[in-house]
Amino acid sequence: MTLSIRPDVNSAAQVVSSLSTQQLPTVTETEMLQAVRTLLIGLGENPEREGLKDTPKRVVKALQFLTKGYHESLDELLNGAVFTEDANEMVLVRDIDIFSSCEHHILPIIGRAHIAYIPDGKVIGLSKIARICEMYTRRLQVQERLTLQIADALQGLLKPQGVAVVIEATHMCMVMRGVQKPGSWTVTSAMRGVFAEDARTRKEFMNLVRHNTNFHS
Ligand SMILES: Nc1nc2c(ncn2[C@@H]2O[C@H](COP(=O)(O)OP(=O)(O)OP(=O)(O)O)[C@@H](O)[C@H]2O)c(=O)[nH]1
Ligand SMILES: [Zn+2]
Repeated sequence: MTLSIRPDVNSAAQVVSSLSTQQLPTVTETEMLQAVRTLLIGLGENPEREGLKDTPKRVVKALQFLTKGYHESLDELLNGAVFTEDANEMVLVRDIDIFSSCEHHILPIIGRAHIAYIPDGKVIGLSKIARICEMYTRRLQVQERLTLQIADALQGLLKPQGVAVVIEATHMCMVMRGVQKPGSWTVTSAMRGVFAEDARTRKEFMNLVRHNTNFHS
């Protein structure tokens, strides 16, 4: 598809942002490689030198891996692992390592997620909680949206009594560049059902996840 310049927009970026995801042009692997090559030249590098010759290929492959969540679906990753169970106490999977990429700079967001739910007749395979987390982290994200998406996915799949998600993460765009604050951690939470309504349940969850936020602890 060729992008046509319309009178109401004045940049290619605006043209693209005015299209829905379905309408976006298809980009070939060769075009992606070329884009990285152009970037290298723009940065003052020689893409032909030995160390950089395969870099466009490596960068494209790495970025495809880091955004593979776009091609995954809840249905597939779940593989039917939702079970009927007469359980109604909190299930918490804490300290799930997360590696996402911020959508503003495509730089890493590194941290941990703590995910809890209180079942209402249905439980989910524990590994699937981490897999849901993985699917949404492997996309270009803002931490707030990532947190909400995980909570909403679990809420939708299990219709539990409640879901709680806390993510604590450090953003490389705030560490390696920009404001350069290596010690900063961003904490986001999403509470659904009883976790939103009942302060005692929320407190119990928070007590269970409270720990030293040092990533290397
Ligand atoms: N709310 C939110 N902001 C984020 C996240 N990741 C990165 N950001 C912020 O996105 C903002 C983008 O701001 P801009 O001023 O457009 O970009 P910038 O000039 O690179 O900003 P600086 O990082 O301040 O240098 C920055 O404040 C980032 O810290 C995130 O997960 N959530
Ligand atoms: Zn960023």
